[in-house]
Amino acid sequence: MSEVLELVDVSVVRDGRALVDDVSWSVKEGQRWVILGPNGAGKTTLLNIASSYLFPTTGTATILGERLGGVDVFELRPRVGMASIAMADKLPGRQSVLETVLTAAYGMTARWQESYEKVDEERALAFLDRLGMNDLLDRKFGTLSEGERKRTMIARAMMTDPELLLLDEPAAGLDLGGREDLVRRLGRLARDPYAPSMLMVTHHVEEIAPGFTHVLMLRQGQVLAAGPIETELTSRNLSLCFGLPLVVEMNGDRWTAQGLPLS
Ligand SMILES: Nc1ncnc2c1ncn2[C@@H]1O[C@H](COP(=O)(O)OP(=O)(O)OP(=O)(O)O)[C@@H](O)[C@H]1O
Repeated sequence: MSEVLELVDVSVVRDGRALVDDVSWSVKEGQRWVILGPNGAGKTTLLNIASSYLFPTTGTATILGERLGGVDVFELRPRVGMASIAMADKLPGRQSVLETVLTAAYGMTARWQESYEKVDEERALAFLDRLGMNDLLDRKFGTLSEGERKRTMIARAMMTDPELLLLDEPAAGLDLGGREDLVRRLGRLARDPYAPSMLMVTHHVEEIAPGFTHVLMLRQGQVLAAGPIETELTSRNLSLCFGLPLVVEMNGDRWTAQGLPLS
């Protein structure tokens, strides 16, 4: 199995503070990682490195075999799909859902030509169908609900046929039905052997879809635990990570966590 991401002694320092502190982490092809940690732990900063939008202050980051600093990032970026709120905010709200997904095939955020290749349109339609967006193809992106926006962003991230898919809090802001719908769709993607390797930042273990294989836990920019989900996602690790006593359990093929009552 080859590595899709390899960080060695990576730190990101801003204003004299390490946002990511001496992180070494290796993600192999086919793995699906969940990144957990409290607010400000450095999760998004790590995803920004994995997407080649941020360079480490020290240490080395190798993405899909290419070392950051020694590669043209404009060649690397189409190989990495990223779905995040920051990315969604860059997209024009007046564009249709179909155009929003289609433009990704051309490395654009906005429509710039009148006709697209038929094959690209078919791909966009197929991804939107997989994410349950069939009835909203002509809707303006800016008028979508939070859940619909998230599903459109995932379809968009898939358009370049990425080898690595990054999801930053895909279920944040969704209601219970929306979350469960997304978790089912992510579960289908995670279990698809042809789907790209995946890294997903989340705040809640309930949002981990079946099929995710590994977990990285961060605290204050440092790695607290990293490895197979079944051995590392323990009450002890989660309690250390969030700084209060927590009990994590598996219920069927889903995870739940709760704090112990105050004595
Ligand atoms: N450009 C910057 N300059 C200074 N500090 C920054 C910068 N970007 C992020 N930070 C700080 O770095 C820390 C890590 O931020 P990051 O967004 O990676 O955390 P996170 O784990 O994703 O948090 P959250 O769960 O709240 O989204 C935070 O304390 C944040 O305020």
